[in-house]
Amino acid sequence: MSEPVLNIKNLTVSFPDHLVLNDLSAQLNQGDFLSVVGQNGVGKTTLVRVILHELTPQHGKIEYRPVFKRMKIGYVPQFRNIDEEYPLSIRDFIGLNLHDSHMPWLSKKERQKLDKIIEQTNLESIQNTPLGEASGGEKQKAYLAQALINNPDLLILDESTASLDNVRKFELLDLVKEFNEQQGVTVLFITHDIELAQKYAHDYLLMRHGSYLSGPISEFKESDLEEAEHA
Ligand SMILES: Nc1ncnc2c1ncn2[C@@H]1O[C@H](COP(=O)(O)OP(=O)(O)OP(=O)(O)O)[C@@H](O)[C@H]1O
Repeated sequence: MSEPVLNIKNLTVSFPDHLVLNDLSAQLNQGDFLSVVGQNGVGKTTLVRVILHELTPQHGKIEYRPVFKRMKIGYVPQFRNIDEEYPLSIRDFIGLNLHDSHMPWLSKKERQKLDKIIEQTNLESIQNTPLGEASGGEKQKAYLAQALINNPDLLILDESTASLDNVRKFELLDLVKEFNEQQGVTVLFITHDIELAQKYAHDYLLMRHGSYLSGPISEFKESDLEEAEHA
C-alpha cells in the first residue's frame, strides 16, 4: 500500500465575512493524481494556500509525511504572460530552483540535474531562448521543469493548463503523467476542466460551498457538479 503524503484533517478557514473551507478532510498518498474541481470561489486556492503554509486554518491541520523531513513541493501556477524583456533564458529560469550550493554559479552536479530535466521536458532545442519570447505552452513547460527539478514529494498544478489550447494542455499533462507513473510524483491538479481531470487524474475531490465529495475519477458524476453550480 502506498504511503500517505498529505493528510488534510478537518480544515476550516473563514475570512471576516464568510466561511470558505468547512471541515474539509482528504488524504493524498504517494503516487496519487488527485484532481480538485469546483465552481469559482469554493476555496480551491485557499486550500493550496493552506498546504503551502501561506494561510493558517482556524481549525484542523495538515500532516505532511514523512514527518522526519521537510516536504518538497513543486508549484506550477496558472499561465500569465511574461514580459518580452524578461532577461532569463528558459534554461536559466528552470535553474532558479537549484539550491544545492551557495555559489552564484551552478556546480557540475547542478548542471547535470538541469540538463536532465530539460531533456525530460523536451525543452532542449529552445533552452537558450529568452523565456519572454517563448510561447504559452513553452512557458508552462518551463514552469513545470522548474517545479520538478528538485524531485518534489508533491506537485501542485494550480489551473496550470487554463488558457492553453488543447494540444498544449495535453502536451503538458502527458509530461506530468509520465513523472507520475514513472517516478511516482504525487500530483494535486486544480482545474475547472472536467474532461481533462477525467483524462488524467485517478481521483477527484469536488469542492462545493461547505461540502465535499471525493472518489475515483471514474465515479465522478457531472450531475454532482451541476448540483453544486445550482446550489
Ligand atoms: N484574503 C482573503 N480575504 C477575504 N476573502 C478571501 C480572501 N482570499 C479568498 N477570499 C474569498 O474566499 C473565497 C474562496 O476563494 P478561492 O480563491 O479560494 O476560491 P477558488 O475556488 O480558488 O476560486 P477560483 O476558481 O475562482 O480561483 C472567495 O469568495 C474569495 O473571495
